[in-house]
Amino acid sequence: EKVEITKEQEALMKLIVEAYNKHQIPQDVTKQLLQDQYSTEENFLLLTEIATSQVQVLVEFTKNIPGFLSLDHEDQIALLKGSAVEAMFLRSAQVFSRKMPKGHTEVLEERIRKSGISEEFITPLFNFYKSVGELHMVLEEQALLTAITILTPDRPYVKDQQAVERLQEPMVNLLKKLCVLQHPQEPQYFARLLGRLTELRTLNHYHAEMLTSWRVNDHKFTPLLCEIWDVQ
Ligand SMILES: CC(C)c1onc(-c2c(Cl)cccc2Cl)c1COc1ccc(-c2ccc3[nH]c(C(=O)O)cc3c2)cc1
Repeated sequence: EKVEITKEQEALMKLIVEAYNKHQIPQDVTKQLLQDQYSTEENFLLLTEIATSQVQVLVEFTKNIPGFLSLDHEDQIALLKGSAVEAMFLRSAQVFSRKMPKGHTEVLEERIRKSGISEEFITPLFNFYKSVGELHMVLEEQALLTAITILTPDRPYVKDQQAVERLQEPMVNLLKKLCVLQHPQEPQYFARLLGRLTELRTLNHYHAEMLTSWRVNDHKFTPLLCEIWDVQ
């Protein structure tokens, strides 16, 4: 039967995309990617600055997700802490697939490869970027997938999981419809998108190891990253 986006789904879509577009990392931060120092130290410091800016952007985006601010406050924090790394993997992956400003993609790759991350994490990291790139997600799909990732009910320490499910479910239903409408020739496209969310979970594990290896080499993070990642 014909797939139809309802008026209220249209309104939800508009809110999520507006929030996603409104909250971008400031140009003066990402432009630093093009500066010429490429030492491991310089790369780590720059990525730390971008990640810190990305967390701030993420918090603002999350606050604009309909219903999020009416969740239990401790659950709001638990959702943000539990999804920050995955949301940043998604966002940085979109840089690689959406061909950001001229040259940013290449230098971002270069800086990530040479920032003190051990080889064993570089491979799964760039495999993920490649698999996201191959999906050629449209902006609406990227925004919805990020909101769905944030609204994952079974994050650690979430008390009222049902309340989170009630917010996530309409987003998942909307994304499913969008996929059918945007990729009619590919019925399994929606399943492939959700498959990325599973891959994201495994990257959480790798990231925890990355943080430990950076710390043993005495790499400093910003207070915001320490708080959201429970380090130092
Ligand atoms: C603290 C730092 C070193 C860090 O630790 N883990 C990661 C880390 C790593 Cl490598 C990989 C994945 C996730 C994390 Cl969370 C990082 C660096 O994290 C980010 C790197 C880049 C971006 C990002 C997001 C949007 C962007 N737009 C543009 C643009 O040019 O417009 C550039 C850009 C960069 C976000 C997080």
